[in-house]
Amino acid sequence: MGSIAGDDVGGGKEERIFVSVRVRPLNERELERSDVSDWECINADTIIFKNSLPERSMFPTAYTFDRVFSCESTTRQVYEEGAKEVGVSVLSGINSSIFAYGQTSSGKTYTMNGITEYTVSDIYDYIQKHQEREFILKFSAMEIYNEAVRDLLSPDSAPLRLLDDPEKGTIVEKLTEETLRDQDHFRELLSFCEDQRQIGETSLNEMSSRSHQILRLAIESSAREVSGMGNLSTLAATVNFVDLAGSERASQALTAGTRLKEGCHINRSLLTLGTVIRKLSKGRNGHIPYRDSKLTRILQSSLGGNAKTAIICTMSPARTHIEQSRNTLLFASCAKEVVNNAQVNVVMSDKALVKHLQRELARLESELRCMVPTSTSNPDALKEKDAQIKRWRKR
Ligand SMILES: Nc1ncnc2c1ncn2[C@@H]1O[C@H](COP(=O)(O)OP(=O)(O)OP(=O)(O)O)[C@@H](O)[C@H]1O
Repeated sequence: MGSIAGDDVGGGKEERIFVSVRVRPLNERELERSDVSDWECINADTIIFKNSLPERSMFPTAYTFDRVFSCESTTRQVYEEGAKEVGVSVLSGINSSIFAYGQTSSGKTYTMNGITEYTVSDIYDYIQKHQEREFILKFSAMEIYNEAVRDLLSPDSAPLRLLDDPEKGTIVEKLTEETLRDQDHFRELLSFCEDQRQIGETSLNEMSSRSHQILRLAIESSAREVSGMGNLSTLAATVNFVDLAGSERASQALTAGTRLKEGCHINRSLLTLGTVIRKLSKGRNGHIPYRDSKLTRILQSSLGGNAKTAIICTMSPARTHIEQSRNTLLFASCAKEVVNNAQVNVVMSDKALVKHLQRELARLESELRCMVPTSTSNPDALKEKDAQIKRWRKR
């Protein structure tokens, strides 16, 4: 997984966004109206439009991505082959993001719920097997609803401000960050977030999520035993699980009033995401309008920056959704051209440095003591050794 576009550049590795497409089965509603399934995954990486429609002859019939998943594929398979490598790279100090993109009711939440669970489970498995390292996991969650950022770990729905940090990039002010005790604690927090998330009813999906959701896990790890200068460092990285709101045009999923307002904002964020992806697909030259929406500001580093990124585009196979499916595939085609430059994020932890110096001091003290004769026959030598120890202590 992870098509390499070049070698190390500026300490990082140039790598394309890993793009996969997942087709869900026809749902009850589609079956009831005898909708036709138009798409077929002919192998592991190509999806074709299998029924010829004369009025559609100008559209491509075959699309190739890093991976395509038919309606028979399980979420476990989508995870293993389409997201795992990107997700667990956070353990090696590499920032990563996994997105689900697609029209409403195409399976974004269904897919992301599984992907999040499997990634976190693999992260905890890894931690279990690497007792020689100490891990600190911090969880935060936010949603972007009507272009306002809200903390999903807080019952307070006041919008949060975005700030620009010269080192960290865009940060969300006052976003709650919970230090995780274990995997059960993570599940508890997740269920709290689900309750907080805005849900509305549209004509396409009764439980449609009208907001973009970003779940974020920050992981820091350092060696428990500091045996040399080589392992003084702490690896620090973040993984984002991004469940986007439906990508359909406002007219299709919306009725009026509130829904319409939501739709305009949803489209503004997704429109900017589309523009950013389209511009980046042609190279990093020129102005990239990250600042035009909250979504692209918050996720800037995952779009052409210091991160590994996987995008799973979900779609319905039904003919009634052909327009949306084509739009999704067009988005996916642009996304696969985007190149990121992920780096291992190493920080020198003060704690590790102090620990190392203390050990070094203890070792030198004991070395010096061994050199001192047991009798006090030479008081001058003893004084000199004591002075040496004092000098070391002062360092
Ligand atoms: N691959 C799949 N296999 C079986 N059922 C699926 C699959 N994908 C989605 N579904 C079902 O389809 C319905 C809609 O899926 P989901 O809520 O994930 O869509 P969504 O893209 O997140 O929609 P929205 O943008 O409105 O939030 C759900 O009932 C879900 O269980």
